[in-house]
Amino acid sequence: METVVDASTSEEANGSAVEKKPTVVFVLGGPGSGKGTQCAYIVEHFGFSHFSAGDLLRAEMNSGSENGLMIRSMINEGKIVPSQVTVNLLQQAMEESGNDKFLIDGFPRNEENRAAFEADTGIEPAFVLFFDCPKEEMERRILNRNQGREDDNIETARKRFKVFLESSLPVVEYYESIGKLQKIDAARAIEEVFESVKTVFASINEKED
Ligand SMILES: Nc1ncnc2c1ncn2[C@@H]1O[C@H](COP(=O)(O)OP(=O)(O)O)[C@@H](O)[C@H]1O
Ligand SMILES: O=c1ccn([C@@H]2O[C@H](COP(=O)(O)OP(=O)(O)O)[C@@H](O)[C@H]2O)c(=O)[nH]1
Ligand SMILES: [Mg+2]
Repeated sequence: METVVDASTSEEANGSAVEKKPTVVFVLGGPGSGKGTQCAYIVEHFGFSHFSAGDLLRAEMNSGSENGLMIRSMINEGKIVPSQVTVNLLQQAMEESGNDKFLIDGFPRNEENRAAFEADTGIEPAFVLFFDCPKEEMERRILNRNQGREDDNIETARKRFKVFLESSLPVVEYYESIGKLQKIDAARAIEEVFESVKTVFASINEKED
């Protein structure tokens, strides 16, 4: 018994039991800027697993969990759900995926989200994609989205834009200040936006090779 314990301890001490941290790319941008649309293309071309924080929260809300009602009221007011709830859902999704390359879409939405993810997972993003889009265009896209989302109405959309400007843009600016931001003009056709996205991922792959 003792020898088994000793063996595992020495394995950790010489580093062989230490796992490599996964690669995480945060995908940010205002509501309707095209995050989900572009992530689907990135998955096809670059082998990432895609987790939309909003989709995970909506699934949790519909699962009948004890947080369901709280999540629904936050989403319908365009407010940001407490970090611990979202970080737990993201961590669980990453663990269950079996992958080690993740696109995390629509998160972190504020400084508290950012700090909580880093503290709980120990992961910092490799880089951050930011889809830059004028408000009028985002509004048009949201009102035409037709996915039956309760928050895709003009009143909630305006609240979401306000939260984006006040709470999420500072996170974008933080990543810009540390040189991790990849800003993309999202006010173009889907295929044109993806051409720019591809360039970013291709240049990162080259650096890793
Ligand atoms: N470049 C684009 N041009 C026009 N419509 C777009 C573009 N990208 C996405 N859309 C559409 O706009 C809506 C919002 O896109 P989505 O990817 O869900 O954005 P987000 O996840 O940032 O809210 C969807 O109906 C989508 O089909
Ligand atoms: O990390 C997150 C992501 C989403 N949301 C909530 O979920 C809503 C919808 O987010 P989603 O990313 O799906 O919207 P999108 O930006 O794609 O329109 C937001 O307005 C917030 O209320 C949140 O609280 N924390
Ligand atoms: Mg989305």
